[in-house]
Amino acid sequence: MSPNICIINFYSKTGKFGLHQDKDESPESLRKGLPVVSFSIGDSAEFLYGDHRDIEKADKVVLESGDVLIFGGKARNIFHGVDSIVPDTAPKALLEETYVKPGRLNLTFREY
Ligand SMILES: O=C(O)CCC(=O)C(=O)O
Ligand SMILES: [Fe+2]
Repeated sequence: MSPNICIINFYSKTGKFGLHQDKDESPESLRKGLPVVSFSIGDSAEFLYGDHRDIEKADKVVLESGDVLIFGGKARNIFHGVDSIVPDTAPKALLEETYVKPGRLNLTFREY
């Protein structure tokens, strides 16, 4: 794939993102299952994912700073979202050596 979009989300310690599917890319990109490549920086996040828009049925994984999550192919249409941010879990060096604000940054690369 050749990513030509980067969406950047910033989450404060109370940030959330409801369950959704990423469907704004072109029909061809979606049909091919070209992946969303997601980088997490800063505080950890409780990330939900599943086959339904139902928080009760969703699985949860903690995404830590430096984690890269890729969802493509059959997984491209999963419902996903951020349930909560785990405050004060960012690596100390990140806060001390960069100007990044406390919280979480998520960068997703996609091909339109
Ligand atoms: O912050 C995340 O890990 C998910 C972001 C997301 O789902 C999106 O930008 O569409
Ligand atoms: Fe998304």
